[in-house]
Order: sequence, then structure tokens, then C-alpha cells
Amino acid sequence: MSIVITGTPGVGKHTIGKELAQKLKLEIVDINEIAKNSGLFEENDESNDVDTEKLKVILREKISDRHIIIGHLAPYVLDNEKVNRVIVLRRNPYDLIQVYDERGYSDKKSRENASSEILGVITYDVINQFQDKVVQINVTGGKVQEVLEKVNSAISGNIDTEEVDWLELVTKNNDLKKFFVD
Ligand SMILES: Nc1ncnc2c1ncn2[C@@H]1O[C@H](COP(=O)(O)OP(=O)(O)OP(=O)(O)O)[C@@H](O)[C@H]1O
Repeated sequence: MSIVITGTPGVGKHTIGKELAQKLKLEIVDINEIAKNSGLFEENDESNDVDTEKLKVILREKISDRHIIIGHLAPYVLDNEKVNRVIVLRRNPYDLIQVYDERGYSDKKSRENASSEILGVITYDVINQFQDKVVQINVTGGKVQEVLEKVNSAISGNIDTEEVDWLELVTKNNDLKKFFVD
């Protein structure tokens, strides 16, 4: 079985993915690491541009049926038939801004990532690519062990996808400008 852990940068994919890999005794495929090691990542301050077509071919070779595949690029570089379950981690954008501050992201990069989470960009693309294999989990405020339990239930098909609407929250808080205006 191959399981994908995806979501906006900073939601906790690596934290959860590593624990899960240990628990299920599966090997990790880190999409970003492979892209970097293959010279496909052009990293600069503001954006990470990747040749997704080349990365797709490389990943097709690497992935067997016993992997935890981690990365926000999952919907753009993985074949549907290669994976059994796709977990999208969702995290409150206010918490994400804190993670980005700790990482030293620029205001622009921080806002771009947080607004992408608010609009559910990766979730939309993931559902488009993997359809009924997708389970959405809200990790906000959850301890790592609690999130892990939910992810485990999602893998065995014992949990429904969770509802997330950050746009409603941010609108209610009158914070649209904070996330969407330069
Ligand atoms: N359930 C959790 N509760 C509290 N903090 C968490 C949780 N999961 C992860 N974190 C923290 O959030 C930060 C981001 O986590 P992590 O690096 O795993 O995210 P990521 O989605 O893999 O990011 P990226 O895609 O940029 O590599 C880290 O500081 C991590 O310790």
C-alpha cells in the first residue's frame, strides 16, 4: 500500500509522515528531496519552480506499493493508480503564518502560502487528481499522536473527510486584507 501525505507547506506533512512511516514500517518518498537531488528545484526566496513533467517520470520509477509519499506537489506529479490513499492535512492559516515566521519566510511568501491554504488550492487539485481516495484532516490544535490516530483511521477507511472552511473564518474575523492584499 502507498499512502500520500500532502497539503500546504507547514501543515505538518513531514512530522506526521515520519511517524506514520515508522509505525507502518513503510519507506518515505520525499517529493521535494527527490526534486532537489535531481536538480529539478530552482529554489529562490519567493518561489520554488519545478519541472513537474520530469519529476513525474522520476517518481514513477521510484514508487513501489510500500511507500509513504510526502509533498505538497503530490497532485501534480503522482499517477492516480500508484497510490491507495491520499491524506490532505489542513491547518488554520493563523497557525501557518506563525510557522512561516519561524522559518523566516518573506511577507509575500508567507501570505501566498497562507492564502493558498485559505482557498484550498491543493485540496482542490488533490481531489481532482485522486477523487475518492482523498481524506481531508484538520490538524489545527491536534497533538501529533491525535493527528496520527486520525490518519490511521483514514487509511483504513474508518473516518469521513473533515469539513474545513478557512475563508469563512477569515471573513468573519475581518482579516481578508491581512492575507490577500499586498
Ligand atoms: N500536530 C502538530 N501540532 C503542533 N505542531 C506541529 C504539528 N505537526 C507539525 N507541527 C510543527 O509545525 C511545523 C511544520 O511542520 P512540518 O515541517 O512537518 O510541515 P510540512 O508540511 O512538512 O512542511 P513543508 O511542506 O514546508 O516541508 C514544525 O515546526 C512542526 O514541529
